[in-house]
Amino acid sequence: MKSFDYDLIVIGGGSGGVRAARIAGGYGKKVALCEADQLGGTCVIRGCVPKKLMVYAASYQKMFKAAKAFGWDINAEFDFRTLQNNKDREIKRLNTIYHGLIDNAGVDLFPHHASFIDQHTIKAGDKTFSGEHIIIATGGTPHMPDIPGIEYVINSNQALELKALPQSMVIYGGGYIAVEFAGIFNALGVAVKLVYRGPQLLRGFDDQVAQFAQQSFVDSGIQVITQTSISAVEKTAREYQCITENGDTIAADCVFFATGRKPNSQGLNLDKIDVKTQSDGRIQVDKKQATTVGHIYAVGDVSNADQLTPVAIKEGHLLVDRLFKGSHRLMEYDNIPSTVFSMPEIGRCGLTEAEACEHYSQVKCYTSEFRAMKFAMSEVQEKTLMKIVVCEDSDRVLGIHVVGADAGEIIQGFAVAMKQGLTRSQLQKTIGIHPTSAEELVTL
Ligand SMILES: Cc1cc2nc3c(=O)[nH]c(=O)nc-3n(C[C@H](O)[C@H](O)[C@H](O)COP(=O)(O)OP(=O)(O)OC[C@H]3O[C@@H](n4cnc5c(N)ncnc54)[C@H](O)[C@@H]3O)c2cc1C
Ligand SMILES: NC(=O)c1ccc[n+]([C@@H]2O[C@H](COP(=O)([O-])OP(=O)(O)OC[C@H]3O[C@@H](n4cnc5c(N)ncnc54)[C@H](O)[C@@H]3O)[C@@H](O)[C@H]2O)c1
Repeated sequence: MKSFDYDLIVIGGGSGGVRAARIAGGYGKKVALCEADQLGGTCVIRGCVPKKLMVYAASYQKMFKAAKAFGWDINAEFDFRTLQNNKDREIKRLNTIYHGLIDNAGVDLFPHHASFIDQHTIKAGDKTFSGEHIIIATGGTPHMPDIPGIEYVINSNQALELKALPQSMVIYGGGYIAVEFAGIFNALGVAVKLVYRGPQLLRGFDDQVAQFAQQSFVDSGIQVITQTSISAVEKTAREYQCITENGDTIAADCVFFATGRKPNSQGLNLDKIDVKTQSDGRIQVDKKQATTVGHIYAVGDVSNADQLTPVAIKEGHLLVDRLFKGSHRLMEYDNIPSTVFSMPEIGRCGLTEAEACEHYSQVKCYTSEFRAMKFAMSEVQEKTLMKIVVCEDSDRVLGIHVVGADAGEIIQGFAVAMKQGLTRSQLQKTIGIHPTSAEELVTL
């Protein structure tokens, strides 16, 4: 039998790659992990974690505003540098923890860009080594449209590393990153213009939810400009000017494009080893995460439509369990919950109303709009929306959607129930916790 230097080589030390490498190492396997940048990947270094720290920073603005009605007289000053310094320190701390996890699992770390020499051999820096199994977990990077002046535009990586807050910012895009950062910068005092090419932000979300959220963003002070495409960016002595398709200009001190992400499938020599990619660059995998070459696998954003950290982690973990522990469990993609950490947050699990109507004949929706008690006495006008999508025939809850404070925390618990086949009558049998916002979901 052919022998290899490693039982498993993992390319990419982000959410999926680190989980796969350290679990395989923990099973006593000989594992190599190649990481071109910093261990932790997008989520820890330039994604979920620094973003959420900024969301927390920004959320104080609303709380200070609401505090007045509760008797607090606060003269709050915000120092962006303190936030950025503390955030960077926290990311460094997490990066060190990731190194510890890898060391403790006995994984050999190669801190270099890796590429395939052949179907079993990897080159990382000046080292070449072979593996019986290889996992590609190289994630993705921001996609920037090829338009004149794109060199003046920042992406999410740079938005997280700003040294000072601009006075005004154009954010282009209508997805997760665009609305999250619009909320952050707006609350921190930047005049935000959120520009989107389509008619309605948050395409793919429930229509009612997306409309409600968009109105909330407008109410919070964000200028939302829809049906507008930016075709060029120009620099003047004082600012940047976004030129729209109609020839109008939208000016700001900073222009930030959040126009999606592209998979890191380039530069790996995949075409030379017969690993196939789709037209959008994503690596083609089957339900066992296998690529078109049986012993080479791909997990996470490089192969996935659901670009979420817990999805990458679960895919990596289940794959290693199948490879080295005799497990047969496959990744399940139904009822994956997610939350947009905009202001207010948007939590979702399951189907939108439109998706439900496509698949079921008897769909009924139960909704409630109210002002959370937290803000009731204050000048904060933010409203909450709760929506349940139900199949009338079976009584099954097909979707739950929440727009409002703590939507992510609320949806996580309901996602457990939805995974178990939650019905509306089970919701109705459940006693609420009063006074909370979440109790609305069991009284609708
Ligand atoms: C701004 C932002 C906010 C986000 N917020 C959330 C959130 O709140 N919740 C959530 O669930 N998801 C969020 N995401 C998405 C989440 O970060 C990704 O889904 C997740 O990180 C994907 O993990 P991964 O392992 O596939 O790839 P990554 O975490 O991207 O890791 C890939 C790693 O591979 C390395 N690499 C690439 N090519 C090579 C090579 N050839 N050789 C060696 N190393 C290589 C890269 O340097 C990187 O470290 C966010 C993303 C962004 C950009
Ligand atoms: N809270 C979270 O869980 C979270 C947060 C951030 C990102 N993410 C993940 O990362 C992924 C990437 O985030 P994103 O916001 O960059 O992508 P996205 O797909 O959510 O949104 C991209 C936006 O850019 C627009 N767009 C794409 N190409 C364009 C072009 N050429 N010109 C103009 N507009 C264009 C799209 O219409 C869309 O509105 C998300 O889909 C999500 O899976 C998750």
